[in-house]
Amino acid sequence: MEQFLIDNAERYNKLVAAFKPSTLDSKQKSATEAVSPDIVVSARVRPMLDEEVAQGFPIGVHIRSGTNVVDLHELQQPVRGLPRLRSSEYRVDSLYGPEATTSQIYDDLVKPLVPWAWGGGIGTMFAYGQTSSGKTLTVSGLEGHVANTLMDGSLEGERKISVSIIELAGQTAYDLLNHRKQISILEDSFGVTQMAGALEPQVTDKESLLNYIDTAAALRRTTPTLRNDNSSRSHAICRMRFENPSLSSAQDGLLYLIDLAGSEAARDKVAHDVTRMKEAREINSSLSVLKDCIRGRAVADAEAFAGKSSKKPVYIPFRQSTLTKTLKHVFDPASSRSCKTVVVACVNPCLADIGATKNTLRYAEMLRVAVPRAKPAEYSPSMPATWNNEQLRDWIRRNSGDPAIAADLLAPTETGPQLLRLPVPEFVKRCLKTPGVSAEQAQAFQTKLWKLHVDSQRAAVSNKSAEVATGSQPGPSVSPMERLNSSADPDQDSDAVAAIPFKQRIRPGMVIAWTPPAEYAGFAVALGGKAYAVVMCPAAASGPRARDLRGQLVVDKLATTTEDGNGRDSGDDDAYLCALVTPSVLPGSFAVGLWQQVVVRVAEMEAEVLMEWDEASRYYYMTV
Ligand SMILES: Nc1ncnc2c1ncn2[C@@H]1O[C@H](COP(=O)(O)OP(=O)(O)OP(=O)(O)O)[C@@H](O)[C@H]1O
Repeated sequence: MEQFLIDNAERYNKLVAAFKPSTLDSKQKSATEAVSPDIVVSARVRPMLDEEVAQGFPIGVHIRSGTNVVDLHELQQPVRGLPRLRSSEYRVDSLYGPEATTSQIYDDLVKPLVPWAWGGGIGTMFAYGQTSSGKTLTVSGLEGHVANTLMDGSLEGERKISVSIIELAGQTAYDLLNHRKQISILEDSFGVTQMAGALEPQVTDKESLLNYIDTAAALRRTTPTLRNDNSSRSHAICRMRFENPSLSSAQDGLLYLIDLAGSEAARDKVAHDVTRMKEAREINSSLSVLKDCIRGRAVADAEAFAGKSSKKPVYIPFRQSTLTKTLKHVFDPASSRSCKTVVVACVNPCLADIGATKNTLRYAEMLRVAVPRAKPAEYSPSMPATWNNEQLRDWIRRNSGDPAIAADLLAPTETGPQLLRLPVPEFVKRCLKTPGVSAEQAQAFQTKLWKLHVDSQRAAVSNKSAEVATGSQPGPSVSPMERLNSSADPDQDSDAVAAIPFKQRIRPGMVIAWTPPAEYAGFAVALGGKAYAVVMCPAAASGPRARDLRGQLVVDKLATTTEDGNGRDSGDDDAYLCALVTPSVLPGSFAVGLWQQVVVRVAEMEAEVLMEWDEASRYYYMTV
């Protein structure tokens, strides 16, 4: 076959030069539909290698200039007559030819993922393609650019950066930062996937980050194939984790750069022994599950984006391969993490490999998911998923507490669905731009928006949305029972109460923010230096047997309080027995530790914090 291609190269090139693409066909029409905004599928066609040119193979992959369409031309030998051209076309979201640089691809596709992950989202880049198509070259170049951006001081705020790099070969995982030590991919009791046993060093400068990346690349398992002497026969996952120290209740941002194992070119298979054939089968099967997962998540996101709530949840088979199990929170729609994904399909342009190239581009096309052409959802004041930018801003102005959060700063252009997808740290960061807004208020407001969204989705499922949608105010008015689910002052509606400083109206059930003194620092989980506690009773009323969580008698503590001579307005009246309120499993949720009691002096109290009980999740959430 290869000889046939070389012998007919001249005729092939003439036929390609005479090729005229058909005018607007069905594929082009479908391409005019909006595709999922959170996944970009691109293709990079590498140059012909010297040996491919030297052997006389023609180029089989042709980019249609000024479009994102690529034409593949195969040469076929009919039973009678001269060889004929068989052409097929593929469309992606962005296309890079042999002259494109990795730096250009980085700027267009991967650079936007960095601030996204830095802000608390999940950014993932996959390089996919057949053996020797340029995946490793692309990913290693992109890793270098990411290291630059992370360390050049252009990203706002402080983050602790940790890196882990692992390799997946078949069902087995190895730590590339620890001499290929075998590790386990496990789901913990909260359903979170852990790379158990993998090292995750913290990095503070570009050089050490690049050193880790180089160490891992050198350890990557390599076995020669006919196509590429350094062919990678495993998936390599580089994960960078960004922890925001000033918002420790928020989930960490994650950036994944994934160099997938090469999907085998058919003509290599002749040289395979049984082990290599098994390896190739495993790789192809994990790539197939990966495709189903990427597509599944894109379908789920596209439906959510279009304001469609599907009755049948999209099935995403992430447990079917170690690769997708490792990336569970990228695919699991139940994880509620905001994800952006970029796929770079790497393409070998040589006519001899056109069969595998066709598979690569077909795979890429299948990852493109059109947003369903649903009628624009009808506006409902109780359904954030139906709000346009103006309606969203209006809601922010009326519901964000005191001081009101500046809608222009929080949602300059976003619609309701877009703001819902914003990672929590980014949401909070935008809120804090309004003078006088505290981190608690911002966090509570984010929770309020999400709670409204979740409630509206539940109501939609049980066909109750129509009743709610008729009012002009967001949601029904608060019933006396609902009022009991909130820690707010029972007289909260009276203007007189709002005017009284919280320290002068302390009562059992009030939740306060306080900076724990050294003696409690080990027990109270402080968020940005502050902890929360719910007031139970004046410490003096707790009786002679009450002890705090350190085992100290409260009466003894009160005696020390009065004697401290710190110039505070000390005395029995200014200390309260409180129970700790600590962050819990679900993002933004809190639990009350009734047995974790602390004595909090009024002088240490900083603010009243409003909390609400959510029956469905059985946790408390901050509110405004
Ligand atoms: N854009 C490019 N420009 C120049 N050379 C390239 C380009 N992309 C790839 N190459 C060359 O092609 C060869 C194969 O590239 P690479 O090792 O990155 O492929 P791969 O897809 O990772 O292969 P495998 O899956 O077998 O590991 C290398 O010699 C590389 O230098």
